[in-house]
Amino acid sequence: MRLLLPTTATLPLFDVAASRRIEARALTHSPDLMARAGLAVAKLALALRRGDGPVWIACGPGNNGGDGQVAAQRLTEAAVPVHVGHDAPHRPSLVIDALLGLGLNRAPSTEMQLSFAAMAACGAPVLAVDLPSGLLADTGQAAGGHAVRADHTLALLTLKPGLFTGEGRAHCGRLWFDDLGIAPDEAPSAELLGPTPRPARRATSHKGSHGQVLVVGGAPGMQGAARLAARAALACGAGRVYVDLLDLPADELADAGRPELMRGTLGELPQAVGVVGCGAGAAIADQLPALLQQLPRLVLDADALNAVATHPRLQDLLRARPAGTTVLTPHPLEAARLLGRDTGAVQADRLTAARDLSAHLNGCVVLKGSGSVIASAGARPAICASGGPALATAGSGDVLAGWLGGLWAQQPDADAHTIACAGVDAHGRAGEVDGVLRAGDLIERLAALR
Ligand SMILES: NC(=O)C1=CN([C@@H]2O[C@H](COP(=O)(O)OP(=O)(O)OC[C@H]3O[C@@H](n4cnc5c(N)ncnc54)[C@H](OP(=O)(O)O)[C@@H]3O)[C@@H](O)[C@H]2O)[C@@H](O)CC1
Ligand SMILES: Nc1ncnc2c1ncn2[C@@H]1O[C@H](COP(=O)(O)OP(=O)(O)O)[C@@H](O)[C@H]1O
Repeated sequence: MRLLLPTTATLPLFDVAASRRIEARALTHSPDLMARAGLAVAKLALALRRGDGPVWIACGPGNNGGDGQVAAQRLTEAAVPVHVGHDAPHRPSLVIDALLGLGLNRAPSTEMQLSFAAMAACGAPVLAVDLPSGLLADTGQAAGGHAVRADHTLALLTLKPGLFTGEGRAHCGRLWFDDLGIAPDEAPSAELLGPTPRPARRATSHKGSHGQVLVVGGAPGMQGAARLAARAALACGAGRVYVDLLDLPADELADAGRPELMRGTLGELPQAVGVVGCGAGAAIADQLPALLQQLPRLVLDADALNAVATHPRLQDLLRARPAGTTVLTPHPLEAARLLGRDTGAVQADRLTAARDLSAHLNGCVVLKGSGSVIASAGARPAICASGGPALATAGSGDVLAGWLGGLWAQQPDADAHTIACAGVDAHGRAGEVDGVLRAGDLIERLAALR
């Protein structure tokens, strides 16, 4: 058993169907899985318990409840007072939520909801077995809007995607994992991103070795967005970063606060990585056809995505680009516009939405938000568990787009999916602070990452 996050390696994720297959095969040679699961729960409970009061174990009707029952036996053997039932005892030292796990198949019953409320009200820390009850393992949504908010979750046998995306992070608390001694014997459904080292810089390299980025965006009044993206590309290590700000007078600096940044245009920079759309407004629609047809590598964000959503010709041009040459970075509302769905439908199943959008537009899609999902045709989808609410502030998405452009400039042979996975994880790690992180400070933290 181990504490999972922050993860130092990329880890396999298995959806409900895959977890069930792995479990069924494992049971043929290891019939004591539930004994192992219950023991792991009891061990963690001993470590997490606060005070001498009873451990309240709420057990459901299936095997999740079975894990809870085994944990109750083990704790009793260790002379720990235990209360098994759906109602809270007096002053519990810990709650073990073993009501519903993988078998959740409908909104929690009223009786279950009452137990959820009692857990929240009893004042003791809550340890969820495998999944917080009510959380859907494949999507990270609370079924019917009701799920336990745990302080700790001990995932068993496999890690499920819903622990890391959608509402998952908000419901799981600190994540622990015990594989019960079973090595998964099939390909993962998705992966949890681990860190990727920054591109190496040879001792003999010069600025021409590290590529060019062209940031196109920044309509009047929104130029800060494009400048943040450009600053991020520069901080990432791109050799030269140019800015094409919409409607900026010819004699004005690209960015008075960052004299390293230069003015440039598509005509002058046909090999640059394009970072297009940050603060661009509707005017970007006129520039997009040339950008989509000419730039070999493109990151499309914000208003570029909104333009694509409203202009079918831009969608055709996007689809005509070679595979692996475009990254799209929509937040859920932008993804909803591109898919013709509402935001709720996108959030209800973020993995599916990202995959659908990737197939629809022939690009690598980064569906942003808690547990960003990265999806590309032919690649296993990835989920980013790093990052947090400090990133929920204007400009952090612009920084991501610029950082992706900067990474790609330095690694011209990498495909869109590889760049997106590396950049999204780094962005999240840099964003793990208490409170709020201003976008400018996020750039400095990214630059300081190894
Ligand atoms: N087998 C093993 O060795 C191992 C098992 N493991 C453990 O088993 C767990 C999976 O067990 P599981 O498949 O029995 O499903 P589980 O989550 O207990 O729920 C099913 C029950 O809940 C009910 N129910 C469903 N939704 C409901 C609702 N909304 N409100 C109310 N009731 C609802 C459903 O009722 P039904 O649909 O049948 O009417 C059924 O009775 C897994 O998460 C892990 O903890 C692992 O430790 C590995 C080793
Ligand atoms: N609660 C959160 N947890 C993890 N990442 C978050 C959270 N809130 C925002 N982010 C990240 O911050 C960035 C916000 O991007 P976006 O919504 O486009 O902002 P903006 O357009 O203002 O720059 C995305 O990368 C998103 O994944």
